[in-house]
Amino acid sequence: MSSANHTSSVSDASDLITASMYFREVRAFELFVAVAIFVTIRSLRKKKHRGLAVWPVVGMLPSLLLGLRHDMYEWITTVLIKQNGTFKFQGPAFTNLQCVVTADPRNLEHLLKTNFSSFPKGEYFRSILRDLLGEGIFNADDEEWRRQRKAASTEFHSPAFRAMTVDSLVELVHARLLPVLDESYSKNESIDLQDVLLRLTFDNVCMIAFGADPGCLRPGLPEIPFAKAFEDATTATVIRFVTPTAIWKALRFLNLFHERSLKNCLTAVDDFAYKVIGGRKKELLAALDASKSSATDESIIPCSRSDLLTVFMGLKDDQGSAFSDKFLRDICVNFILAGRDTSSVALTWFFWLLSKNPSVEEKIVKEVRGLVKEREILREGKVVDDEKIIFSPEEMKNVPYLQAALSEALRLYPSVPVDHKEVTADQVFPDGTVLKKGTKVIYAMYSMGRMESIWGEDCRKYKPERWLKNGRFSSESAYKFTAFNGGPRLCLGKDFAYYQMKFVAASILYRYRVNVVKKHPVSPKLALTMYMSHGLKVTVERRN
Ligand code: HEM
Repeated sequence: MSSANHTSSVSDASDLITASMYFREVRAFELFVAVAIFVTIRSLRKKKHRGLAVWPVVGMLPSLLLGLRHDMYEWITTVLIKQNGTFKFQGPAFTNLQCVVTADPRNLEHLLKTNFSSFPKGEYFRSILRDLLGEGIFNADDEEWRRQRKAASTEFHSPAFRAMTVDSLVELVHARLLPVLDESYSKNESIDLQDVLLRLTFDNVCMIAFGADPGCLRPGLPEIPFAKAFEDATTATVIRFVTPTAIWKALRFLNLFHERSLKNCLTAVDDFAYKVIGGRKKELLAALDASKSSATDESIIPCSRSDLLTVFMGLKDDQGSAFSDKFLRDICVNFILAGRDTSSVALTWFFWLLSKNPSVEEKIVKEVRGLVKEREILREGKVVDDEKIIFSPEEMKNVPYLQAALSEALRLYPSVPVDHKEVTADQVFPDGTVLKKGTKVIYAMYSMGRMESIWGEDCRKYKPERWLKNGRFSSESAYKFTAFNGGPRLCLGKDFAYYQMKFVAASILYRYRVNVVKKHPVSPKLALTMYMSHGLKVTVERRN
């Protein structure tokens, strides 16, 4: 009995333990279910408020990843439209992905102009780009930026500089671009127009910055080590934006993965830059010696270059000393980054849009032919030889429809699709969004071109006419049409870029019809600049 009792009490005890474990498990399970329901409701409620679900730990990352699977820019646009132009993105707790995204022109004016000094590029972004851009204009804030902006701005508006940019472009288009197109026409082969245009603008901006021509745009389209290193360095730098700071810094220290390739590419970029700087110094010294002895030797011509490198070599820093080689390298590399692919990708989207809108192309060709007719009238009916037609800068000021068609392409496909700032003091945007000190602000130029609230119901339509008033080009507020940025940091190369794009477009369209290869896939690439992911395969056809 006692043993039976004992057995029964042991079994009761074990039943009790099992029961208490069961209840603990059930409680744990219930608790888990309750927490899951709470999180889901919280997420859904936040989704209601912010347009995107906020998950524990990972924040809005799942929605972002879903967006990345398709078209990232369209995803941002959809969210912005739903949120009336601004939303707060909450990334995973352990990353730098917390920011405010806006496409509201009032906010743009606030951050680019009215409160410019409270919205610098900021240390977060500058530290990512420092290895590539150093302290150059693109990566500088405050006094350092102001000094470079002033010097470069004076240079950009000087007649010598303008003449040099015109000469270099004429040479590149007529001696290099048109022959490459002609070869493709004669061989009846397709070419990647984006690649050809990228080569053109890379050579052009190197001539402007370094006074040196890397020769990317040549028959056979060779691979140029400096251009390749520059391209790869930019790509490797972009990876830092999606890598937690501590990780990319550790990888840099250990010289691993993309940080190793970045280091190698930067070595190649620096080698090229310092070689040109060294060569130019020797050239300038020789010119100086020559000018001293020019009284006796008239055959020696003093150096009269007007590229940025030469100009900055002649300037002094705040202490009255010549700029260091590192600083000169930074200036040139920054200008190359600014001008190397912005105009070419804009032209690529422009030619693609023309292929979809033949009536626009017809109007441009008519306008450009009008310029040639005017020449014939001036020459009293004498026909001008097509091969010899080189459009002048004055003629390029007189093509409002072409200017409108290019602006419209930039409105829909801005070369810089998104840009960033960091807030230095607590702020409130005009739309009421509260910004805490240190908040990163992303402004989405791509989305701005697709907001009905800004451009009307036909905002997605390619319609150059929206830029014309009584046949004249009418520009838009820089806070509505933000392709060139606005305020004190408005693109320094804007006028040159328009001239360059008009000249290239007119020179091509006057001579060729550009046909996009059937079924060629077209989509934007996720990068700092709005490239087409697969380039733009075209065939060219000579016009009558
Ligand atoms: C279609 C062509 C172009 C577009 C759409 C464009 C757009 C822009 C944008 C959006 C910025 C602001 C970037 C930022 O601060 O983060 C910028 C700045 C700048 N751009 Fe352009 N750009 C173009 C062509 C050029 C060219 C050809 C050059 C020079 C040869 C150039 C030189 C610069 C410079 C130096 C800055 C820095 C200005 C500063 O920070 O004060 N750009 N550009």
